[in-house]
Amino acid sequence: MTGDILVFGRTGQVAQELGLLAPGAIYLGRDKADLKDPRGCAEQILSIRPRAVLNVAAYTAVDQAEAEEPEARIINGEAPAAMARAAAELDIPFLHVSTDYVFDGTGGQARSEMAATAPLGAYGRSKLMGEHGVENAGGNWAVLRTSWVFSSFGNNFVKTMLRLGSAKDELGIVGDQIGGPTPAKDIAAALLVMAEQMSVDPGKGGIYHFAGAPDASWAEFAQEIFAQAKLGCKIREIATAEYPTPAVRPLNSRLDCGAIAQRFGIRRPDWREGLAEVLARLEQIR
Ligand SMILES: NC(=O)C1=CN([C@@H]2O[C@H](COP(=O)(O)OP(=O)(O)OC[C@H]3O[C@@H](n4cnc5c(N)ncnc54)[C@H](OP(=O)(O)O)[C@@H]3O)[C@@H](O)[C@H]2O)C=CC1
Ligand SMILES: Cc1cn([C@H]2C[C@H](O)[C@@H](COP(=O)(O)OP(=O)(O)O[C@H]3O[C@@H](C)C(=O)[C@@H](O)[C@H]3O)O2)c(=O)[nH]c1=O
Ligand SMILES: [Mg+2]
Repeated sequence: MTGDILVFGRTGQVAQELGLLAPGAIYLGRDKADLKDPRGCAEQILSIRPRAVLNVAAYTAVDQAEAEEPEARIINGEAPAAMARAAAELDIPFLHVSTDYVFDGTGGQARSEMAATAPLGAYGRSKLMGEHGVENAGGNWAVLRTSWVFSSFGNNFVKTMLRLGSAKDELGIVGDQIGGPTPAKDIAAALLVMAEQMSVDPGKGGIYHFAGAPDASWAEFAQEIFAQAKLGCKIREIATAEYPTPAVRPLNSRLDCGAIAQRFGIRRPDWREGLAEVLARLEQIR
């Protein structure tokens, strides 16, 4: 795609991966576009008049959201809705990122984009509000639902495991929550491909699922992190009930990623390869 892409987010995991893949895009951090001010975000779009808008900024502190739901709803709900309306006004593609936490995680099958949503916590509710706001804005929009994002940037499960795994001999990790760990780099790449195709064919938008493969439990994810990082820390597989947290998390986060493969030719990446890349990068900067 020629011309400027406008990205909301500069410091997050996906934003920083976008920065590496699309260094020519315009990145607005909190200083230039605070999502607590949805109208200000919309005004940025209307004054910059980019070719496409990607929103990868969000309130992502799952447990903290339980105590700050009103703030999470403005950032994850109202801001993307206002951005989507501005993009619709300019008739440009608007791409937004959402989460497996919009589902309640019952059952054992992978969910399609049409499956009923029923978030278990404040973060998931705020992200679902954002999905509805984007959809209701009309125009040329897409929502990419992903899960369990990791990278060498920011905070994520991989970095938590590296920190705890080198300090402890044993860790209890939940084995009954299953999902697709997803490298932030692959999300960034998917968004760029989608934006390009959507600007040529505006009929391609909608909600799409995208996660790394194979599906795994957090305990299996941790096992692979320790194996690749050569950490001797032992993993004790525990049940969700043994690891109480303020926010309830879905047990079954499996996402059926067939539609994005069919429509955009974007396939589930093997997260174990993405993990190797992330560990190599972290090794370099250490
Ligand atoms: N992380 C995950 O596991 C998953 C994430 N997602 C979704 O993917 C998207 C990208 O997530 P990820 O890259 O991991 O996010 P991060 O948690 O790494 O980063 C969040 C980003 O949002 C910014 N932000 C937060 N509040 C505001 C605000 N009020 N105004 C402006 N910017 C703000 C942060 O800025 P600052 O540095 O200034 O705080 C930061 O750049 C989000 O929509 C998220 O909901 C979906 C599934 C899983
Ligand atoms: C640190 C730790 C976590 N856990 C569990 C808690 C939880 O169920 C799981 C993952 O913990 P985290 O806090 O990293 O996960 P969490 O922040 O809930 O991750 C989620 O973030 C949001 C933004 C999303 O959109 C989701 O897709 C998902 O990635 O691991 C253990 O069992 N043992 C431990 O020592
Ligand atoms: Mg977290």
